[in-house]
Amino acid sequence: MEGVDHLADERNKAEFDVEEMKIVWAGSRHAFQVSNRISRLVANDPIFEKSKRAVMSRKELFKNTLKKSAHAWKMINELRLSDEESIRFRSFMDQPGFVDLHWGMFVPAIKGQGTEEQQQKWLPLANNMQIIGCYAQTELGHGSHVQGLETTATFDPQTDQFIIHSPTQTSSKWWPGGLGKVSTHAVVYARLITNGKDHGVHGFIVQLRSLDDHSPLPGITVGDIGMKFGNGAYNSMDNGFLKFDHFRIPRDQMLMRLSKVTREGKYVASDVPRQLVYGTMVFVRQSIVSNASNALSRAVCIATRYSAVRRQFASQNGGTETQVIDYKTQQNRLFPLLASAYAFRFVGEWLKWLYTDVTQRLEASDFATLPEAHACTAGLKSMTTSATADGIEECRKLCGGHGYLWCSGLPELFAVYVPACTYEGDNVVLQLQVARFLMKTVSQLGSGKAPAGTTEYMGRAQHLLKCRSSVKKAEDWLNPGMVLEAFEARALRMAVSCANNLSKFENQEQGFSELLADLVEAAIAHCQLIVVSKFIAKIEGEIKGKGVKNQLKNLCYIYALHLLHKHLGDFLSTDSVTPEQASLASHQLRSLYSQLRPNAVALVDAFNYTDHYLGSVLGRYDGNVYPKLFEEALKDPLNDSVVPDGYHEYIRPLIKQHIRSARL
Ligand SMILES: CCCCCCCC/C=C\CCC/C=C/C(=O)SCCNC(=O)CCNC(=O)[C@H](O)C(C)(C)COP(=O)(O)OP(=O)(O)OC[C@H]1O[C@@H](n2cnc3c(N)ncnc32)[C@H](O)[C@@H]1OP(=O)(O)O
Ligand SMILES: Cc1cc2nc3c(=O)[nH]c(=O)nc-3n(C[C@H](O)[C@H](O)[C@H](O)COP(=O)(O)OP(=O)(O)OC[C@H]3O[C@@H](n4cnc5c(N)ncnc54)[C@H](O)[C@@H]3O)c2cc1C
Repeated sequence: MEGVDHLADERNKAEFDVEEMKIVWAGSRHAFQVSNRISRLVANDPIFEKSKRAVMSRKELFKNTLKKSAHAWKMINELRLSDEESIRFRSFMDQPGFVDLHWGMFVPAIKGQGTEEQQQKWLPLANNMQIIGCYAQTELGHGSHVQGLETTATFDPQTDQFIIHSPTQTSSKWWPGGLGKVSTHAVVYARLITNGKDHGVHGFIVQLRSLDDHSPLPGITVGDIGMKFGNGAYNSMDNGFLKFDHFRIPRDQMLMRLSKVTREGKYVASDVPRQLVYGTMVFVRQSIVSNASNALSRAVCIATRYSAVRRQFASQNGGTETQVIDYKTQQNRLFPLLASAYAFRFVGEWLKWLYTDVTQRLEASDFATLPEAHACTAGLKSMTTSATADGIEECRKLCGGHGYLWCSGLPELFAVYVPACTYEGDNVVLQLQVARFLMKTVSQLGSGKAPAGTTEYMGRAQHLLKCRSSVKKAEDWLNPGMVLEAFEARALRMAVSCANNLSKFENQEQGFSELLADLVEAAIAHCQLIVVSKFIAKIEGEIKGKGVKNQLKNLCYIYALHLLHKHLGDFLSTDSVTPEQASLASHQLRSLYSQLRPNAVALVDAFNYTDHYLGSVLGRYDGNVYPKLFEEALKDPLNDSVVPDGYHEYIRPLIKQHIRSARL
């Protein structure tokens, strides 16, 4: 029934102030107000309609993305939206496109790696979209191994230019978003060669296309790399290929904040770590963690509302059928995902703080916290995107058959989201960076250098290596100190075990290769500890609103205890908990599920998503699922006619043949 709230009973059960929880979720009252206003602005504009994406051809979809991006830019200017509002606007538009890379990587690369003069020249052009840029790093032959890139930038002192060249097929740039059909410029990563010497990979601003007619400049071959996973989905993005044939750019288009090439061709390295050339990736990895909570919360919102609407099997007394959300199996799969969405939100907030802090330190030439910032951004990007991709797929299954329908919103969400496990660094490759950092930290224990930040717990190795958990009853698992100690002991013991095994190898690099799988597991344990500890820090802080803190506590312990359950092998094999304590944790988890159950729908309402942004018939705010499923089905182009195209060519002859042979 139109206008009826089918989820009203669920909403009435809530034991907390949903409006206050919306503010906690958004991060502040101001952030909530911005999100709330901008999401409705986008939702009410027919240009941003998105339900037909799956049935569009690639060309239609791409043109539709251009149209939406142009309209968004017009609105952003007409309404004089701030940077914060513009970012929200693009995010609620919810259609991947070249603008993501322009604002998300091209502009940050110039800001992070360009000199003052370079910023003054290029940023106004980029900020006004008089030029459109992308981030061209990955090549056909190398993505993860950045130092293996083959594109060259050779300085020619006679003309004061760099010659950008793709010497092999594998050196072609391959994957950059926005490159295929739109970008006029790119930040291109290439090996810098001066006086015959290779100085490694550096960034260069390169114009690719004419600003008059958009044709590629002479010496440049560029195009789209073709269809990607899923119909619609990420195919709105023009990921591209790019080949250079001795293409010349002026010397001042090398991004020279970190190192310079003089007019004479002398390479001058500054005293900052060369890894800062990877700074844009660190920035984006940090954003991807916040983004994980958006994607997971969307899926969880859909699965939770639908699980409250959906009924299967009569209860024993033959009354109304059971809401599937009341099955303990459904809760055991769904509620940890709901808790994870909140957990990733809070760790994302903290990571943003860490990133801002390290950026300020770098500006003051303090590089001490750079390795930790790299390890945290890499590890948390990896951990949260893997969990989110798996979580979206689990939400699809939680919605049964209807979850597989495009209009559930889940297939498209999954198809768009899953490459996050690969882009900005393959998730395994990134965890290995964390593992290196951990091995280094363990090797320095006892050297007098106390570990700080997220490895501070390793400084308490003497205690953590031999302590026994003091959990005696199920409620002890609601004690933050006991939960943290179990996670710290597990993470430290796994790292130390890897370090001990490594020390048995004469050649450390060979040992590292042999132990890769164990090292990744140790890195994941460390990252999970970070997320748990940041969630605990959140619930220990000031939180306003009736019942809000209580809900967050439940979510925090569900998050921690479900991880304990999922990785029980780690906890038991490191003696961080006993089998009896693990069983008490499961008992506590069941009790927490029961406490969460009446609040489940309100907890997803707190995400404050519009039906437009959710894009799901199953996750509609009003829960009016069944009539709307019919409406959507009838909109399918196959239902434009009762008898399908092709009937006369392919169906009728078969049937006629059958009738003829039956008569014989
Ligand atoms: C407004 C924002 C919007 C954002 C919205 C988010 C959604 C975005 C949606 C879509 C966007 C998709 C766009 C995708 C773009 C891309 O994919 S761009 C390409 C990304 N490519 C990668 O991530 C490549 C991965 N590889 C690497 O990062 C590295 O090369 C490496 C694997 C880390 C290499 O390691 P290796 O040790 O071999 O390399 P070296 O160069 O020799 O480094 C040695 C030491 O340096 C340390 N290190 C490495 N990286 C960093 C870093 N980034 N910062 C600091 N330090 C670093 C490394 O640990 C070594 O340290 P050690 O000597 O002490 O051991
Ligand atoms: C949708 C999408 C958008 C992208 N956008 C951009 C962009 O805008 N700009 C850009 O420059 N790039 C972009 N990329 C490229 C992306 O950054 C790379 O694909 C990514 O970094 C992974 O590198 P790769 O493809 O070389 O994977 P590979 O490194 O070839 O990985 C293949 C397999 O090998 C494993 N592996 C690799 N090295 C190791 C190791 N040392 N130890 C153990 N296992 C290893 C990996 O775990 C993986 O299982 C994009 C990619 C995608 C999918």
